[in-house]
Amino acid sequence: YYNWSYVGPDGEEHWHKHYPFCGGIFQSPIDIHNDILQYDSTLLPIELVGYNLSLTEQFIISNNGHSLKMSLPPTMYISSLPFRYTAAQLHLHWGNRHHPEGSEHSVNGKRYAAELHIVHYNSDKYPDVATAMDKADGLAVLGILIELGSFHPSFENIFCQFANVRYKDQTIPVTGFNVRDLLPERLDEYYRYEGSLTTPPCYPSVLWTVFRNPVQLAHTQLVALETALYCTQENDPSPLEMTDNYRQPQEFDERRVRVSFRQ
Ligand SMILES: NS(=O)(=O)c1c(F)c(F)c(S(=O)(=O)CCO)c(N[C@H]2CCc3ccccc32)c1F
Ligand SMILES: [Zn+2]
Repeated sequence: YYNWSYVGPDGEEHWHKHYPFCGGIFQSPIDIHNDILQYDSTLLPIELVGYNLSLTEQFIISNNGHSLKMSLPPTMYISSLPFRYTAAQLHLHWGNRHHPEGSEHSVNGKRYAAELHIVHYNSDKYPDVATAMDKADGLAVLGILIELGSFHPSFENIFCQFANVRYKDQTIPVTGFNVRDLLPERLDEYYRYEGSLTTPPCYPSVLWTVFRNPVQLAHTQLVALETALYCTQENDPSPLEMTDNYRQPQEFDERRVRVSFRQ
C-alpha cells in the first residue's frame, strides 16, 4: 500500500507509477464543456431511497488523510438506475482560503468552490463496495457542485464535527439527518458519463452523475472547510493542512457527456 497525496513527490503526476489505472482510460474528473455534450431524453430523474437517515442511527464521520468522509447505511440507495446502487460513503473536495475553487468537475472551464460526492456500489451484482470498485458497472457516484452563496444549515450536520476529526484517522459518530437536503432541488437535470475514481486506485468503474445546479455554502462555511482539517496525524511533527484535495481535469477524447436537459 503506497501512500499518495495531492502535492509533491506523491502527487497526481506520480500516481500512475503505483496505481497503473491512474494513467489509463476513462479517467475522472473532466471539464464538462459544450462541444462534448449530447442531449439524451432517456435519462430519467434520479430517484433516491432511504436518504432521510434515521435519527436513532449513528454514522461515522472520519478523516482518512485525503478527505472528510461519512459512512452511509445499506438502506440508502439509488433506485432509478439499471441496477440498485447502494450508498457506501460521502466525502468532499475543496480548495484553500486563497483559491477557493476546489471542485473536481468543472463546467465550461468554471471550477466551483467545492464538490460533494456520494459513492454507491452495484449491490445487485456485488456483495460490497470493495468487490464492486474495480468492476466496470461497479460504482455510481453523485456529484454535487458547491458554490459560494447563502448559509446551508444541512451541511452543518457534517461541518459541526470538524474539531473532532481534525487529524488523520480521527472518527466521530453522528446522528442521522436528511442527506437529500445536501442535494440541489432538481434531480432531473444532470450530466452523465462513464469515468473513474478520482483518487488512486483510479479504477474506471464509476457511472458519474453531476447535477446541473450547484448548492451554496456561506463564506464562513467554506473557510471552515478549507482550514479545519489536516492530512497528518495528531502527533505528526510536520502537520500538513488538508486543502486542494482535488484532481486536475483528465483528457476526454472520443467520449461524450450525456445531458438530461435541453436548456
Ligand atoms: N472522488 S471519488 O468518489 O472517486 C473518491 C474519493 F475522492 C475518495 F477520496 C475516496 S476515499 O475512500 O475517501 C480515499 C481513497 O480511497 C473514495 N473512496 C472510494 C474508492 C475506494 C473505496 C472503498 C470503499 C468505499 C468508498 C471507496 C472515492 F470514491
Ligand atoms: Zn470524490
